Amino acid sequence: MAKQLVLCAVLVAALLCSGAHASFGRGSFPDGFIFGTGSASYQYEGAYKEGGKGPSIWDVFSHIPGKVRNNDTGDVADDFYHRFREDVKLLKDMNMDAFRFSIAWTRILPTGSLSGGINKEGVAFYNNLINEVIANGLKPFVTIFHWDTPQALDTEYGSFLSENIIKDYVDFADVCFREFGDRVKFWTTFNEPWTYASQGYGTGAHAPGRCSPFVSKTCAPGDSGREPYVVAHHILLAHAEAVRLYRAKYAAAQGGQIGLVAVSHWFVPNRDTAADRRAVQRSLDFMLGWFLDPLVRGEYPGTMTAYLGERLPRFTPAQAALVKGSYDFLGINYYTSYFTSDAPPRGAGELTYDGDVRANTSGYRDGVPVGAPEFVPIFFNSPKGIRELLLYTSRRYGSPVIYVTENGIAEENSPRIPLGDALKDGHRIKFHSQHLQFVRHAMRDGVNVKGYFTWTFMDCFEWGDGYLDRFGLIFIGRLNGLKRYRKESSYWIEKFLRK
Ligand SMILES: N=C(Cc1ccccc1)N[C@@H]1O[C@H](CO[C@@H]2OC[C@@H](O)[C@H](O)[C@H]2O)[C@@H](O)[C@H](O)[C@H]1O
Repeated sequence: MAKQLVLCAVLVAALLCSGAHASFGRGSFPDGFIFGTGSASYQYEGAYKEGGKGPSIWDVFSHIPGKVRNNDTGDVADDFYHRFREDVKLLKDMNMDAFRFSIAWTRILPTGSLSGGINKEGVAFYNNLINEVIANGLKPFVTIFHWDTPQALDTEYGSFLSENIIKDYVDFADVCFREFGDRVKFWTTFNEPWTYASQGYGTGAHAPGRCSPFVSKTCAPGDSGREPYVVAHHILLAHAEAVRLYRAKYAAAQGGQIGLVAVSHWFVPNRDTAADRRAVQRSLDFMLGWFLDPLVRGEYPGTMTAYLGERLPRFTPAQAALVKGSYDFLGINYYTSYFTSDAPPRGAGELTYDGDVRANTSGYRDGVPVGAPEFVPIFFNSPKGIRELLLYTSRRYGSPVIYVTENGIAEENSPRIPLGDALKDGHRIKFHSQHLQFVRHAMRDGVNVKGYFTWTFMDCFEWGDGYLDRFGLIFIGRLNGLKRYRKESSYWIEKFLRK
């Protein structure tokens, strides 16, 4: 009898942990909690030269041989530009509350500047998309900038390396607020400035592909120890000026909210030593605090200012006052956790953003992974990490309203995998269910989470990985006309979200 009771308890526990139990669903979250899924212009739209659109740095970068796996590009991507009506219907079928998408700067301002003219076809495309989203009962959740910087601005003055970008970005945001703000009530200014600055100017793995010559000979010559900080500083100033504009000119009439999307991993000390705990704090400061400390406190983290000296730009008192409080909510993107250990500083001649953190990260400790290894080799499936990150963010930054704006897992895109097998994504069902359970746990701990967006809606262009990774709830048949197929997870989430 006792054995049977134990067995029963174990089975119930396993079921609850798997998240597969029927009772866990929308009703497990407060009324009004927003469930959605996300996308981004360069990764989805295609039509890279259509509708009056000007070139972005990703249009140029992806065409440089060797920059993207398989030399894939976003020229066509998922052809969302032409198929968005069909695609929005899929969102409705999945019972989604919201759809997160970004606006291609060069569809609106083809030369990047207002002086180059507003492209009416681009405005019309996003008006049609927003209207289709709303007509299908969903909320548009709009990212103004998701890495596709106008090439013309990069050519003219180095784009985000110059403070000139602030005016051009704010002019772009002004057009967006004016043209779309009557229907868009959730705005985020920038997606993951950490990724844009560190990968675009530190490692050079992302557009515009700049780095120090000692980092890589294939980068555009830059300075991995200085340029990431200059770019991030200009992003923060552009963000704050756009928020000031929105609040002064639009918020009262339109009633929307505005924030910024930050990405962070969760970091666990490799050894329980003061040195490794300090390395964890530096890792969080250099990845998340780089942006949230200025937004919440009006200054960069002390671990950054103390170490970087004149390499880190400083806010004037007026700029600090402008940046501080420049958000109504925070978007948090989470993918993975790492074990983290102390590392010595790099020599004077080999300074990089990555080296400045003085931390070694690994998915393994003594051969044991921090979470189940995923198809994407740099990601480890650690659902408890999302709760830890949300608790940390809430406690350090004064219990802000948080939306989990990206969270997801990928499988391989390969012609060797039969379509039927490719649609069986039980790993994605388990991933999202378990992460949602830990989001709910964080909420019960007092974290003010108001929504959760899966990454991603449909398999899409995955930056340096090209089309190798499939993160979508919807499968894209890249070998048969980009046909859309619902994966099992799309049926799971439809049921999970049923009211
Ligand atoms: N990928 C990131 C941030 C990042 C970048 C490099 C290394 C680690 C983490 N952020 C979000 O992840 C999503 C998944 O990103 C993939 O992550 C694994 C990489 O190997 C792959 O190249 C990237 O596209 C992107 O599609 C979104 O546009 C972006 O907002």
